[in-house]
Parts: sequence; C-alpha cells; structure tokens
Amino acid sequence: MFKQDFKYYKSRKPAPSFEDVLNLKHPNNYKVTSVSPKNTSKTFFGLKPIERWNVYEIVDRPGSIVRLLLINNPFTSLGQRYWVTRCLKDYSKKPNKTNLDSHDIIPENVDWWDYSQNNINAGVLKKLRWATLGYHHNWDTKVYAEDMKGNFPKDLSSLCSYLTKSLGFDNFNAEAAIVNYYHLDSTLSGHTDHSEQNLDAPLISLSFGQTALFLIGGHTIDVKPTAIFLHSGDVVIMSKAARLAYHGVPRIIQSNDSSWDISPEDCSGNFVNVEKDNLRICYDKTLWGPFEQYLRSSRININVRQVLHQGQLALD
Ligand SMILES: O=C(O)CCC(=O)C(=O)O
Ligand SMILES: [Fe+2]
Repeated sequence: MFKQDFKYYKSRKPAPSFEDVLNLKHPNNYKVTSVSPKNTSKTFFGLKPIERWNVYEIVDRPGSIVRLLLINNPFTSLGQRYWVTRCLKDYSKKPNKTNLDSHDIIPENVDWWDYSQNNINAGVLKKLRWATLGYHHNWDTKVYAEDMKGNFPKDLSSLCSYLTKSLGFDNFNAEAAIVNYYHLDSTLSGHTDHSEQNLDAPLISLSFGQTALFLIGGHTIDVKPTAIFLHSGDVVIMSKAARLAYHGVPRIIQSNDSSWDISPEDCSGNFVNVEKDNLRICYDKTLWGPFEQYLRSSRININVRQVLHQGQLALD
C-alpha cells in the first residue's frame, strides 16, 4: 500500500495540509470530530491546561473501525524541550537498548549523546535510529521476554497516565516504549503493532521536531491509507483497531515550526517525577543549543505501549 504513496510523494504533488485534514477536503474524506478531554484539577508539568487542548477523533472513512485520537500539541515549549532532552541525553543510554549496541561505533562506557557532541565530525549523531525502554522490543521475533526488560522511566509513565486518563482510558500502564529517531531522509515502512499481550490498551505516540507524514490504512495492505501530518508536540492515541491497522511514515517534512521556543506559559504545571538536571538544560539557552540544533533536521517519536493485562504480573 505504501508503494503508491511513495510514488505520490516522489512526484512532488503537494501533500495534504493539516487544514485539509480538518476541513475534510482530502480525497479519503475522513471524518474529524472534536473530543472534550476530562478536566482534572491538576495541570501536569509541561502540558498546557486541559481546557486549551484541541482533541480530534479521526475516522478514516464512514463506518471504519480505525479511529485515532489526535491532540494538537498540548505541550508547552518547555515541556517539548524536556522530552527532547530526555530522548537524546537519557533514553539513548544504557541499560536501554539502541540500534548502535550491535555496532562498534561508540567506545565502551561512553554515551552516544556525549560522544556525538565531542566528536561532531564523526557522523554518529545521525546513526542513532531507535532506543527501547521497559520491555525491550525484539525486532526479529517481535516477542517480548521477561529477561529482556529494564525499568520504565517514571516521568514518561506519569505523562502517559495523565494523557490517557484525560481522554477517558482508565488504568493505562506504560511498560514498553520505542523511541524512533528520524532524519529528513528517514522512513518507517508499513506495519501493525501487535506484539503486546494486551492489545486492548491504547498505544500512545508523541512527536517532537520536524513534521511527519503519517499514513494509516486498514487491517490488510490493500486498503488505501489516510494521510495525517504530525507536527512537533502532537500526541496520537491509537486504540486496538488503529494499532492493528497498517501504518507508517513515508516522509519527514522540514518545517519552520519552532514551538519549542520558550514562551510565558511555561511556568505553569505540577512537577511530577521531573528530572531537575533536564529542566536546567531547558531553561538555559546555551545548554539547550545542541538539542535544538538536532531537532532542526530530525524528528523524535516516542511510541509507548502497555504490554500486560490489568493485574497480570509477568508475561505468560
Ligand atoms: O513515528 C511514528 O509516528 C510512528 C512510529 C510507529 O508506528 C512505531 O514505532 O510503531
Ligand atoms: Fe507502529
């Protein structure tokens, strides 16, 4: 299914704009409905107050079971900075696993981010493609294992609980994540996400940096996909039917967006499990500089999953 869309984008026809999506002008004619998030009393660190979120439900064709919830960048600029520093500086570190583990590119006991900053010409910055957290995704077997598991970061788990609760999903436990690092020439081919034992739990996708053209089709590869732009800060929540529908990213599009530039709203929010060192970087123009530089030609996607059923203590 993605073949035809690659051709479409190679032919340089303009891609549909986000406004086209919202105005139902796209040929797929998908339906977008506004959704009201549940108001909770506290504001979570790094997120705008709930009453300022724009949430849409996207149904790709009448009667379709493939439904996505899209929150149009609910993050403050400081919030975006925080998650970007976590993905680059921390989530890419051991004991988390990355695609670089099997290559001899980085000296033993040196972290990728530090190494890339001290060896700017070595080209390692663009070599990191993914990191896995919690239950590590097994790219070959697609099967999780109890002995391939690390601690899941508390800040990310709190964020996901807050986001899902606000949208009416109760008891979401973040247990596994893939952090995808994309550059302007990166693509992610069509796939479904079916490795988790609990397929009823939603899957949460957080995007930062450059814009992705995200395609989602149906449960077979011959369903023509729907295109959605994912901008910096956008959150997508995929329910069971959507995660089992083929989806992928055929193109990253450079944008002029810099919604991570500090703005006055940034002082609000309740600080839950926040790493103070990262906050220091976010507030400091010089320390933030290298992270912003990376973001100008890259996109980071954090894809969070619950693996186990409610009350299940370990994998079967
Ligand atoms: O980058 C994205 O928006 C999608 C990533 C994805 O589908 C995945 O990691 O399973
Ligand atoms: Fe996926």
